Amino acid sequence: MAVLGSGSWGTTFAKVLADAAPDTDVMLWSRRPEVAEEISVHHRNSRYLGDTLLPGNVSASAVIDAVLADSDLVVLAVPAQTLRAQLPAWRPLIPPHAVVVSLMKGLEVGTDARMSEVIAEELALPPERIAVLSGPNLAMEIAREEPTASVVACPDHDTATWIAAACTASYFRPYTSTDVIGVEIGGIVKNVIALAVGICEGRRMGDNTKASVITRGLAETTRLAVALGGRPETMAGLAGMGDLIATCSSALSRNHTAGHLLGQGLTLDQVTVRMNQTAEGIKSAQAVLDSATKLGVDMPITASVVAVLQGRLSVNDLGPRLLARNLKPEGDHAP
Ligand SMILES: NC(=O)c1ccc[n+]([C@@H]2O[C@H](COP(=O)([O-])OP(=O)(O)OC[C@H]3O[C@@H](n4cnc5c(N)ncnc54)[C@H](O)[C@@H]3O)[C@@H](O)[C@H]2O)c1
Ligand SMILES: O=P(O)(O)OC[C@H](O)CO
Repeated sequence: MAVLGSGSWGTTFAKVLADAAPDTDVMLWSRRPEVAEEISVHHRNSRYLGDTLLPGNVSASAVIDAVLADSDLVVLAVPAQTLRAQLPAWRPLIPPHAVVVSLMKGLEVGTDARMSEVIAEELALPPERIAVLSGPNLAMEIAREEPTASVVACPDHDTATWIAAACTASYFRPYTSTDVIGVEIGGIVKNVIALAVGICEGRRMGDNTKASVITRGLAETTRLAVALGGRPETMAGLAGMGDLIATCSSALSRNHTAGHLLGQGLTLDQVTVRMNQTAEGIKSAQAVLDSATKLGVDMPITASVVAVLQGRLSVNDLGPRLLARNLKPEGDHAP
């Protein structure tokens, strides 16, 4: 099994795969040789996972050919905006039978493409060989082996079931789904909503505000997912509501943290300097809004976050702007 990207989630997921199948070799690809060396020699990735000890069947290399050779499962865990540029070099090295799984929670800026779509376009794989995994999956908690559930989605149910079996560990329980669109959109938009919640907390607003933004955030996420062809029930599950709750509640979330810093008055440049890990919502917010605009879907929280990120809206005006909108029935599911 190959995991490309040895940041916090790629490394943690390699541990999950290795714990699920102790007799199987799991190889990580690292951009930086020193990270690969630390993983292979010391069984640690200290920059991302502190003193977490990785299983003995996890190793790493900065040489992509060695990592992809003979792999049955190829897991992708690099920042979403960097994926497309890397796939052409990987394409000829991916074994013809291998299944590719995306762990990424971003939408491509400029194309509004989901990561499974980028993979299909650049690797020319059929849908039954592309899957996504998403859910309330804060890497550090999983690295500490705290019980966690997730969702593996693939149009082919048998493939989803095979991947789920491959990543079932004593502390990690994947469910299966065929709703790739819903599972991906849940993971992408919750990052934008977590930015909004973080901003409110940074402005010292309390739990009523937080619950209101989370709940209405789920409503606008569901509108977009359904307009794109996803299923509303997916949004009520782990990849929708579950991930939204985890990300909007946790101090471990990079998106939540970035929002908090913006709410405290830091500029986006200052926040970017402080973040040493990927907060996908910062870039994906614009792509989410572009996608919604094309489909005629109203996403007021996302639009407000984009306005804050672009410096067109002050964090003080975000709440008043959302509350000044026209009144409507709560269950109004019109786009
Ligand atoms: N960390 C989590 O808790 C978590 C959980 C679920 C999903 N995700 C998603 O997984 C994806 C990866 O996130 P992460 O948390 O592992 O990020 P990270 O910031 O911890 O690590 C990113 C990794 O990608 C590498 N990288 C950065 N720029 C690159 C480039 N241009 N080319 C190649 N590699 C590059 C980095 O060196 C690093 O190894 C994101 O889409 C994120 O939303 C993260
Ligand atoms: O740290 P974040 O904000 O990227 O969130 C991590 C995971 O996606 C939570 O499920």
